Amino acid sequence: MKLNPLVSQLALSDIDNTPGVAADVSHVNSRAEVAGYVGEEQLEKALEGCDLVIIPAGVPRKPGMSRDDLFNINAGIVKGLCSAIAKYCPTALVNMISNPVNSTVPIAAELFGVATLDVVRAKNFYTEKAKINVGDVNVPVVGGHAGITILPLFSQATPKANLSEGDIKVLTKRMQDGDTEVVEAKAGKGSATLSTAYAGAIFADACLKGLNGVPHVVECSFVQSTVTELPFFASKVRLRKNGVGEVLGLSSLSEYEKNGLESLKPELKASIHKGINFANQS
Ligand SMILES: NC(=O)C1=CN([C@@H]2O[C@H](COP(=O)(O)OP(=O)(O)OC[C@H]3O[C@@H](n4cnc5c(N)ncnc54)[C@H](O)[C@@H]3O)[C@@H](O)[C@H]2O)C=CC1
Ligand SMILES: O=C([O-])CC(=O)C(=O)O
Repeated sequence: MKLNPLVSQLALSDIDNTPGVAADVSHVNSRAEVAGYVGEEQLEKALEGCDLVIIPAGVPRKPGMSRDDLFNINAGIVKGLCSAIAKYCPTALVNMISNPVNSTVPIAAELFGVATLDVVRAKNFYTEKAKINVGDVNVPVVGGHAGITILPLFSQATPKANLSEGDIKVLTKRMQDGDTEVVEAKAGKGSATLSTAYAGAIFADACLKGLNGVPHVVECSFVQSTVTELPFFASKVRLRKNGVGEVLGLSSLSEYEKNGLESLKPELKASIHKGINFANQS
């Protein structure tokens, strides 16, 4: 199995210095050949024979920017890399980290948008509030990966905690703004890196398990979808040997979540079409 992330050196060096995360990464690395991206002429060598490609290439946000502001630069980078993947390892699974995920995934369609960081944040905020052990917690996060398109389904969180409607509204807002909290705290030095690397490793590991035939591997991801009327949507996805085995539905939503779902659709639709239009016109 060859895993060949086009990895940002920053993310990797951050991980190496963080004992809590190092375990996850060495787990991935033990089955992986990791190559930094060094230029167009190296792509063939880097990609040939890959089963899984992780794309974190591109610019991150600075304070005052939205993820969508990254589109003009990152869309071209992502499109070039996806064309190379189609050429050199057309059957590889592709994990798209580069933002805006809501638009970069639709550029090439059959990708996994990595929205695991939203799940990591939801688990942490829920754990803090409910005072339970994070290891046991699961919270599905659906929709997309930007602002109000991020919809945590706290009504489906396990184990169940007795959170008030007020608590859930506060946690949901914190989830939707968690990214900007980090961008502002880093004051011009980029966006979340450590937690992204952690989330990226969790998702890559799940893909590898799926590729290796491990049953019942389920993670949330932003993928091509028929769960709603939108052509792309983040929801639980069952990972199998060929990638997406099954895109799972939303189950029952609370009234608050139903409203959140309807509110996110116009923004998500516009982001998706931005990616599709870019792919079609250039
Ligand atoms: N999906 C998610 O949950 C998250 C996504 N991100 C996104 O990940 C991306 C990377 O963020 P950071 O690692 O913090 O940025 P960074 O600036 O630290 O690293 C970006 C890397 O991309 C490489 N790169 C730049 N242009 C390239 C090109 N044309 N081809 C190939 N590689 C190229 C650079 O050499 C650098 O190694 C950003 O778009 C950011 O918004 C960041 C956090 C979370
Ligand atoms: O917000 C950003 O620019 C980076 C990101 O995707 C996140 O932290 O969830």
